[in-house]
Amino acid sequence: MPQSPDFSGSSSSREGQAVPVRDGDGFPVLLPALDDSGPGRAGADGARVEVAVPQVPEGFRAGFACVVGRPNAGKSTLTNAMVGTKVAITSGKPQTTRHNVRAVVHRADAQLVLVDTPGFHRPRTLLGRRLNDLVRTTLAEVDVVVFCLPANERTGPGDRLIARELAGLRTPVVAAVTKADTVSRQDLAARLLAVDSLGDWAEIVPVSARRGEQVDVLEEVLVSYLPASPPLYPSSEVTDESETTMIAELVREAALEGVREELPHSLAVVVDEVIDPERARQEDRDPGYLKGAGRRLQVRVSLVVERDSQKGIVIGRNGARLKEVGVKARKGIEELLGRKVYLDLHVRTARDWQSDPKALARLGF
Ligand SMILES: Nc1nc2c(ncn2[C@@H]2O[C@H](COP(=O)(O)OP(=O)(O)OP(=O)(O)O)[C@@H](O)[C@H]2O)c(=O)[nH]1
Repeated sequence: MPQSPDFSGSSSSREGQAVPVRDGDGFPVLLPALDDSGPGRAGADGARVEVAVPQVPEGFRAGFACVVGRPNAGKSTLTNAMVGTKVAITSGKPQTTRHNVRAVVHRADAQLVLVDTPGFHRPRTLLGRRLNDLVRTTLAEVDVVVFCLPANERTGPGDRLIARELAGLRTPVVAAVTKADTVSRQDLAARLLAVDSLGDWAEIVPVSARRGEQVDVLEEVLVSYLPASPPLYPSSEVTDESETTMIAELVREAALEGVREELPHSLAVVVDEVIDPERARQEDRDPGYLKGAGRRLQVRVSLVVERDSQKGIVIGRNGARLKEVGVKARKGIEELLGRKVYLDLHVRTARDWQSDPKALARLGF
């Protein structure tokens, strides 16, 4: 990989690469939390919606990566730069069975799922030790780890603590020397050597997320450590955040009409994805999966209630209420976006989501 022929000096061997936790079929255990194929699933027209299996290009890779590094190391900026406009997840963050998914990088040949982890800390309490155990578990389960070290700062105790932890992993670790734009070439070379001596990295890639330099190279390196696998998430697009919020509000309003008393605060609405089939076709991507949507914008929305009994209220007899909600909300959304929309509503239960911090985070609260 020609990311930094002058300086990298590290091996790109994949030996010792950890085998991530997979299910019986060898795929990462994955639970798209906002998918429900139960009785609450209906298209806006009340019809059951079939999911078409997308064609997977040969050689496609998909898997998980985790970005670590001490505070201020440039993790968020780097994540955002990699994801760029390719981010597919806004409010309705899906979840693997174990980890919070922060973002998904969609490429024609791969899908890189970036998962969140709390940072390592010097453990002072039992909680601190348990948190560190949690981080270790996450790092052992992903396919590749990205360790961010800023180019403009010396290696500090925080970096050494993380490096020691990473040394015990079988997962390949790619060291990203971040903020490369802040130093001269000479200083960058010195910093790369220092980082090289800090541990046994699979590769070292200098990168400037701010200038977008070498971000594609880093991405390429990370993808090379992912296993052959079909995509883990449908490719999709995001509308602008405020539009997504307005779509959710329109659906929520329609869903609460007439049943406000019964469902005062127990209804959360999440826009899972918005797919423009025309644009997807132009960009040679999977043009969505909703049969019957034609050229319409596909908007997939989850209505989340706290108890199964509330599901019935939202769906109504034979899905009649949900159909009304769909028709009404769709009209509003079409007005808002100025185009025809295929609205796909799902109703699901997230027990006591109001008092579960994780559920709240997933629902964007
Ligand atoms: N010049 C320059 N600055 C950068 C670059 N990447 C990040 N920064 C800056 O470095 C600071 C920290 O970046 P973050 O991405 O927030 O770092 P982080 O590791 O996510 O920080 P925590 O959330 O504290 O863990 C911010 O002020 C960024 O603007 C870069 O490539 N070049």
